[in-house]
Amino acid sequence: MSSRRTSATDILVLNAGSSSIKFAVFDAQLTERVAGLAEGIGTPQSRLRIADARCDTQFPTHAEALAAILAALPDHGLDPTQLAAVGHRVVHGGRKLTKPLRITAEIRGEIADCTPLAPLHNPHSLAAIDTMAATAPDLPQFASFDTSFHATNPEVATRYAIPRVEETKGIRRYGFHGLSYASLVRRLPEISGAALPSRLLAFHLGNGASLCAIRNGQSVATTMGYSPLDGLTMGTRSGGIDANAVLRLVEDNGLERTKAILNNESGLLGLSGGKSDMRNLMLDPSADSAFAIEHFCYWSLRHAGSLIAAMEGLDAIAFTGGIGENAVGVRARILRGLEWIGARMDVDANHARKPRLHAGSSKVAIWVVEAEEERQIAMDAQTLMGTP
Ligand SMILES: Nc1ncnc2c1ncn2[C@@H]1O[C@H](COP(=O)(O)OP(=O)(O)O)[C@@H](O)[C@H]1O
Ligand SMILES: CC(=O)OP(=O)(O)O
Ligand SMILES: [Mg+2]
Repeated sequence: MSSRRTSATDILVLNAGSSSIKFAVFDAQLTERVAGLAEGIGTPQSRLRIADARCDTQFPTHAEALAAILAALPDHGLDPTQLAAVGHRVVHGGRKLTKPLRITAEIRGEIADCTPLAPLHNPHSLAAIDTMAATAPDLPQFASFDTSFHATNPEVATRYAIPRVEETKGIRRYGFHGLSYASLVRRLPEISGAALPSRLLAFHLGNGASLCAIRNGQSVATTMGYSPLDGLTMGTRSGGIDANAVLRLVEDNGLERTKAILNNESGLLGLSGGKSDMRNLMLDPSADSAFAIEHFCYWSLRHAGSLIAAMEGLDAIAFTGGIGENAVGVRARILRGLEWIGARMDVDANHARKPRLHAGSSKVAIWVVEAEEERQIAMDAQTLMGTP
C-alpha cells in the first residue's frame, strides 16, 4: 500500500479484542460497506467472517489476522489503498487519554503505557496500529477509548479507599464499554422517538459485561473498575472478587497463573466447567450450565441495585451487547428481578425480539439497542478528520 489517494473517503474501523478483531468499513456518509470478524486468534479454530462469507484460516497472532482482513477486502469491492483513515477501539486510555485522538508517536507511547491496565486488550490495539503504520505509513490513524465515556464519574465513584499515593499511580476505577454506551445514548432517542430518559440503566452484556448508570446522558457509575475484570460475571472473567482472595490465589499459584485463572478460566467458563459462550450454555441441560447462567443474572441484578442507588432511581433500562441483544431468557430473568422497582416486561415483545420490551403497565421503559461500537469509532474519526 503506497501513497493515499486524495479522493479516498472510506474509514476502516478495527475493534481488537482479546482473541478477535471486529472490523467494518464506512463510507463518507457513514454507510457500512462491509463488516466482519476474525475470531479464535491464536487457537486452532481461528476463522474469518466477512459479510456472509466465512473461511477457516490459521492466524496465530492479531497481526496475521489483520493481514488476512486486509487481503479479503478486495473480494468485497473494497480497495485497502483507497482508505481515508483507520479508527481503532482502544480499551484503556488511562488518566490522560479521555477523548478520541489522532495517533501520533507520542499517543502510541501513552497507549503502550496503559498496557498493564488492560493486558487482554491494549497490546492487540497496538499490534493493529503498528501493522497499519507499517502497511500504509501515511494513512491517518485515530483512537477512540472505551474509558472516555466514564470521565464524568464523580471522584467518590472512581476512588478506591486506598492511600492517595497509590491513587496517584493510577490505581482507581476507570470503567469500560464506553463506546457501546456512547452509541446507546445516541441511538436510543432515535429508536424510541422520545428524549433520552433521565435515569437510564444500561446493560452491556457480551463476552465482557458491564452496567452503566447514565444520568442525563452522562455516565455517573459503572461496574468495571481499574481493569475490565471487575463487576459482573463474564464469559471467562471472574467479575468482582475480594482482593484478599486474589492475594491467596497469587500465593498458591503465582502471579502469571493467577492472571490466567481470573481473566481466562473463570466466569461462565469456570462455573460451567468449560462453556463461556451464552448460546452454548443455553443449549446445555446440565445443572452446572444452569447455575452459571443464574450466577450471571443474579450478579447483574445485584450490581443493578447499586447503580440504581447511584442514580437515585430509574426511568429506563436498555440492553445491548451479544447477550443483551439476543438472549431472550437472560433478559426475562433479569427483568423478573427488577419487578420490585416497577419494571414490567411484555413477554411477546421479548420473544419477538422487538426493540421496545416494556408492557403498558411498566413504570420503567425497557429497550434493546444494538451496540454500534464500530460506527461510533467511525464517527469519532470523521469528526477528527474535519478538525484541522
Ligand atoms: N442468539 C444468541 N443467543 C444467546 N446468546 C447470544 C446470541 N448471540 C450471541 N450471544 C452471546 O453473546 C456473547 C458475545 O457477545 P459480544 O458482544 O459479541 O461479545 P464481545 O464483543 O465481548 O466479544 C456470547 O456469550 C454469545 O453466546
Ligand atoms: C472492555 C471489555 O471488556 O471489552 P470486551 O467486552 O470486548 O472484552
Ligand atoms: Mg465487545
